[in-house]
Amino acid sequence: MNTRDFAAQPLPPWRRAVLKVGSSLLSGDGGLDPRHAGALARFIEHAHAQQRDVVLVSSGAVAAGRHRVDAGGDGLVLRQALASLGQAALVTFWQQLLDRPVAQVLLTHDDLRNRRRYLNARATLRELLRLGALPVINENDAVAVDELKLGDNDNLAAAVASLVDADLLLIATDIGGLYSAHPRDPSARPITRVDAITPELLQAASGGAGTLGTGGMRTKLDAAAKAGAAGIATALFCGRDAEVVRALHDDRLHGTLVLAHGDRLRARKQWLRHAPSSGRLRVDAGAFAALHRQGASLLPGGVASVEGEFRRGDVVEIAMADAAAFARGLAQYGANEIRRIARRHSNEIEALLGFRYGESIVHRDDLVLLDATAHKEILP
Ligand SMILES: Nc1ncnc2c1ncn2[C@@H]1O[C@H](COP(=O)(O)OP(=O)(O)O)[C@@H](O)[C@H]1O
Ligand SMILES: N[C@@H](CCC(=O)OP(=O)(O)O)C(=O)O
Repeated sequence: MNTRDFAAQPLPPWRRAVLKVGSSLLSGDGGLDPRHAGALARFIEHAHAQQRDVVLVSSGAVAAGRHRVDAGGDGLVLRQALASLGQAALVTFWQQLLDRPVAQVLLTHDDLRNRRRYLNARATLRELLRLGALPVINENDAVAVDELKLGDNDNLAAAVASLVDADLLLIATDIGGLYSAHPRDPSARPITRVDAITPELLQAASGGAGTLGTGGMRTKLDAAAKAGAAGIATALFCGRDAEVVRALHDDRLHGTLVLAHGDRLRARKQWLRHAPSSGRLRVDAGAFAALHRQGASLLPGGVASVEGEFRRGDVVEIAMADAAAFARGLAQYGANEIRRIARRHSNEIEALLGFRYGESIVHRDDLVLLDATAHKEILP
């Protein structure tokens, strides 16, 4: 099989991507090997130079750990110990290839399922990007077993892509892309574009991983399906071929493009529109106008009162006094916290609460307007 089996096609337009790099690309005979990672690091730097954000999901901790101790076998606890032994080396490895500061973030499935931790992880990642750092994410293998575990970094990368509002998921692996059958089967043909992930495709991808990888193509397709449902396209390509990686600088993909279902923002806003709400924020006319006219975030100063009991991360309705809701969004603070900071300036939050998650009560990325026209008459 040859990576040039996959004819070039344009990548969809993107501003923020999650790049997932599999173990197979990073490990060599003597531990972590920069042979392929160097080209990927240059791609990341090129993206930064174009004002694009990249979040890296890197496997390789277990492979790196294996070279530090003399341990055979593959039990779960051993893998957890090896991941712990290798994780620091993995982050150092990326730091040596990149100019900008790298930041380690270890996540489990449980962190992403728990509303508050999900929001905290999202805020940290946003802040790291704002600071110009490169987040390097891996599963927190030392604590993640069974139901806590995402299981493979392909799925972790898809979850992170939603978490950071990426518009593209890039999966670098050791093969040119998706084939119509396991690549050892001589009838296997390259598939350059996937519009829908069918049972036949999943079957074709179920033939198992390479020697170092965890999930094979199957978990990459599962991840692409998850990303696609959140409106994020996935590109699978061979990270061993420097020319293939170089082509990405010009937004050309030699590999498999899995299309998204609909638009990322629309998918998210659609969810916000229909998710059950736990309370209501009554806002003043100034906040109403800011949300409508400028697409602003809702700040504490514009909140007049709070109805119901809800926690940070819950969906709330936003309404003017005595009127129906005109917007919905994710609350950055719990109901009781908002009661204490309502009508106050954002820079007083810390003094009033003793902590601060950010200046907004509802961030504009987490906000959907319901029907702008119905409220024209109450604009100030
Ligand atoms: N239909 C298929 N098309 C391409 N690769 C496949 C397919 N089915 C199974 N594979 C296997 O999946 C491997 C890539 O997955 P994996 O080894 O888990 O890599 P990584 O470490 O990058 O996650 C390929 O090397 C190949 O052996
Ligand atoms: N967390 C593990 C990686 C697990 C994993 O999914 O590996 P891979 O299939 O190579 O992406 C590690 O760092 O070794």
